[in-house]
Amino acid sequence: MYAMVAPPDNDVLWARALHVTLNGSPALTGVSLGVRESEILAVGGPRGSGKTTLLRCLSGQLLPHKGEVWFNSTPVHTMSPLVRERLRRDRFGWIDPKPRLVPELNAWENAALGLMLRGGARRPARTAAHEWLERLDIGGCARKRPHALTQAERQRVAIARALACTPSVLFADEPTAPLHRADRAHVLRTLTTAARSHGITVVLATHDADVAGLADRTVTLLDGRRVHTVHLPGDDLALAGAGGGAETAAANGAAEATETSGATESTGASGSGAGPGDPEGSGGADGSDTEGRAACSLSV
Ligand SMILES: Nc1ncnc2c1ncn2[C@@H]1O[C@H](COP(=O)(O)OP(=O)(O)OP(=O)(O)O)[C@@H](O)[C@H]1O
Repeated sequence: MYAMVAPPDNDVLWARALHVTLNGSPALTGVSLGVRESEILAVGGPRGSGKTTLLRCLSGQLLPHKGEVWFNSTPVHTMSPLVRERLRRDRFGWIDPKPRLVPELNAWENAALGLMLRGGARRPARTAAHEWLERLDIGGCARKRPHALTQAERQRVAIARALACTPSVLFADEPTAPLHRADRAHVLRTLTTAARSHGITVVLATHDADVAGLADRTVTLLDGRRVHTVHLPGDDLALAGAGGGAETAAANGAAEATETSGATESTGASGSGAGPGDPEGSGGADGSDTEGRAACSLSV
């Protein structure tokens, strides 16, 4: 057992040694991670590797069985359910792989829902909803109900709803899954451009290398652990092998020095996970990062 140590100041989200078991099977086994303010972080990995579970833990939807999650230096894992709900409502946004809209409400009402749930007035919420629908190229659908929209249009409404709230952190779980390939790039560019211009931090689960290419950084999961990645042009994210050695890039600075814009990231608990005050060393928890620099030097 270790004492709680507050995370580094420049991390808006910080998780240490997350362990989650679902129906008796391990879904996350010692994942540590830091997400910086206004960063777009892609979480890659094959199906079933733990991406959704990690996003659910980071967003306070799911409490880890072991480990810590901090938002802006406040522990989320020890919050009461009510406080966590408020945090999710007021500061976080969420986009599912499949759009979940209220069937009785039209597109703009759905897009305005988050703002109104936060207590916003109807008129400004409607204006913001219309603006976001326009930006996502579905302004003409504003008065249609979900049943009259295509799946791609519904997903754009769900994205508009998430962005309209300008959350501190937007969690997007395979947000372009229901879209055609050509549509994906456009929607993602809109999403990432909007996030950058509004200073929204984005944590984006994906197994699509094109999607990851729009991010500032990618971390990759395999079987509930973080692994080294190599990014080859035209390839999906290639796994360069699970980390298994001792942590060497323990300090934040050391880990950050290995990263380049848009490149895949070194692994393990590094990121911001093993600050100087971390008695366990997040890498120790998941037995990871040994070759941050090597991993990055393999990136192109
Ligand atoms: N509700 C659940 N009950 C039992 N096991 C679950 C549940 N949800 C996820 N799992 C298991 O936990 C592991 C991680 O799943 P998770 O959905 O987080 O992975 P993922 O990387 O998001 O996959 P995908 O790309 O398919 O969404 C998998 O082995 C999965 O089968």
